Amino acid sequence: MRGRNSAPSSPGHRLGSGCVEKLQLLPTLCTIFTTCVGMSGRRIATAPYRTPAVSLPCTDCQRGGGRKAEHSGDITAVLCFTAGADTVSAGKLTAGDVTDTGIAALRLVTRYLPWLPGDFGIVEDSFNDAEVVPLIVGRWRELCVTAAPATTQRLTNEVVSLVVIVEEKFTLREVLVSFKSCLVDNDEDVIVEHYLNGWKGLVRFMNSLGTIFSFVSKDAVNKIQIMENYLKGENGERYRTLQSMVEYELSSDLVDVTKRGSHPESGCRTVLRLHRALRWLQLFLEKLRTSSEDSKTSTLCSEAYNDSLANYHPWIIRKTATVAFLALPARNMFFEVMNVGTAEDVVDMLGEAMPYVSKVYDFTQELYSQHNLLDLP
Ligand SMILES: CCCCCCCCCCCCC/C=C/[C@@H](O)[C@H](COP(=O)(O)O)NC(=O)CCCCCCCCCCCCCCC
Repeated sequence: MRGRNSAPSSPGHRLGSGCVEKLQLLPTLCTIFTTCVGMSGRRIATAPYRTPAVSLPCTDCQRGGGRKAEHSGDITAVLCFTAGADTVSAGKLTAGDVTDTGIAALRLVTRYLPWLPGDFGIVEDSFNDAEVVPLIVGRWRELCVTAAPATTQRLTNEVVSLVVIVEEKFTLREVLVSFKSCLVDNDEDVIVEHYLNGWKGLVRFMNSLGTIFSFVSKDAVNKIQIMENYLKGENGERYRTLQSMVEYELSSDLVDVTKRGSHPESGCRTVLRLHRALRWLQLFLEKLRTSSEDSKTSTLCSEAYNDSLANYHPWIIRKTATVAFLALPARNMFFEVMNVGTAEDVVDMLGEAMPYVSKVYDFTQELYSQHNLLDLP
């Protein structure tokens, strides 16, 4: 992380669900425009109100600034730089520019939105032809700042509009259903980017259960990162789907097949680890779905683990995992954290989402089996 902000997280500032905040900042003129559009009707920023400048609709939600607003966690902030005389074209942008943008964004956020809960900092800068994405992410309640398309932005001293969208509280439904978007070509292939998004959501959910699972989330995040680096790399197109990744890595001799050697972090072996964990998830969710009110989540989790992932883990990891499971909240509390609704709603949601998770699992299993990749070291 580049910048950090330890904004105090006061419960009094917890944000209502579905609340939409728009904050317009004109730094050069020292004018601040704020508009709060909240379902809760609660004003959460204190800057003077003025009609907001036009911001580009997000292609995903139509609710705010940049093209690639990521709606993870509770909060999405979209930083838009409106067009100015010195509009910088995407071609001229450098990583440094992007970083500066991100830092500027962070400063604005820290200054004007001190109520944002959590620690956050700039963790990722990237851009392609169309957009700059300085991403500011916090823990659990995430803050993503996405710039408007580069062709319409100036990076310094211009009108900056910051649109903060307070998302509905994180819900596991979206995460699980996101596995649906992985599947393409009549369920005959899986898009890696969407697959990773599903995992990111799961990790976020796990993090909300407490730091006891941080050893698990660190490993998962590390593997997600490895795959994201491939996607961003010069052969990124080869990693677009699982099928194309397998074909590419095998044909280019990029996979250590019998023991770890020159390619210890191939895409194939990295996805295999996540794939095995997906089996655990599948079993666990199915147990949760069919469990009775008095079932213990720790037992369900442990059983699912023993029937899947544990077979690939050494003794010390198995023991650590088993102890960590004991810290899982009781079933009703666990359902609450999922934020899906009543217990019946959770069961319905699982019934709806599970087939997608299963399809992704089955496809990957078949693909790996065809290429003898199920035992990659
Ligand atoms: C809800 C509780 C979450 C409990 C998580 C259960 C899974 C327990 C897995 C324990 C993994 C321990 C960490 C270390 C793993 C690595 O040694 C091992 C091998 O990697 P290597 O070959 O590179 O060395 N890595 C792995 O097997 C990959 C593990 C990835 C685990 C991802 C788990 C994400 C869990 C998401 C939870 C979401 C729960 C949603 C339920 C409603």
